[in-house]
Amino acid sequence: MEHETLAMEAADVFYGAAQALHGVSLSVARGEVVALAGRNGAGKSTTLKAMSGLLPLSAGVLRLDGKALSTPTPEDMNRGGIAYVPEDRQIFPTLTVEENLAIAKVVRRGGSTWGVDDAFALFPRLAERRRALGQALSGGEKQMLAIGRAMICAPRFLLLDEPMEGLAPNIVSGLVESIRSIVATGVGVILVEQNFRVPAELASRFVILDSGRVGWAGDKAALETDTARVSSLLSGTAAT
Ligand SMILES: Nc1ncnc2c1ncn2[C@@H]1O[C@H](COP(=O)(O)OP(=O)(O)OP(=O)(O)O)[C@@H](O)[C@H]1O
Repeated sequence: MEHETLAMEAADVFYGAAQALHGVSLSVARGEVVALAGRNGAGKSTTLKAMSGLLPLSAGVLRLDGKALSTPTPEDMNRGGIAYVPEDRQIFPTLTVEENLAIAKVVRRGGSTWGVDDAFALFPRLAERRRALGQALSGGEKQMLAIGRAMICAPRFLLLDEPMEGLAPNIVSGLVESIRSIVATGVGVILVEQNFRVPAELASRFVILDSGRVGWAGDKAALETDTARVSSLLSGTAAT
């Protein structure tokens, strides 16, 4: 699975005339967790949206398993095994937990055997809440539902935008364990958070965006030795 990768190379991304990403490169292999951090507005969400086909690249290229994709759509990326869990989680408020999960079966990749019960096995709390409406869920339950729903699409790569944001510490540790078990099945994860506090438990590679550019990148050993540079790039984020 090592040759199975999702990569963005030297990407420029614009919103109208405003350039949000300047030559950003980022890649993830199956079974690997890459943490992406940076201050508010650094370009983290833009990077995930570009990697899931939701925003076009003005320059640079997306590659799946080494192969360049020209103007990929979100549907192409879904078919290629990329699942994106946005920061707002996009839970349908007036559908039940079970219905929110069942909807994902519509866009499930061919050959996937993942179903609603697998999402319940990954997150037993969701099984207890199966008849609750989306709008009645706690923040942690919504995040479990968003990840469980993404897993039904049988992703090879899971892009998570600030999944731990606003969650209580005991919920965060439960999510860390769930993400660990997802990764153990061979899924590659890009984990966006404002800092590396929680991602350090999961990731083996770390990237910091600074005003739309890669400001720093390194492995765990580099993260531990390059503390001054890392904390200056992350200063101003919550609880660095
Ligand atoms: N829809 C949009 N239209 C115009 N500019 C945008 C839009 N979305 C983001 N931007 C701008 O692009 C830049 C990168 O934003 P992005 O949301 O990717 O940052 P981020 O690192 O995810 O921040 P946060 O931690 O606040 O989620 C910012 O300058 C932001 O103002």
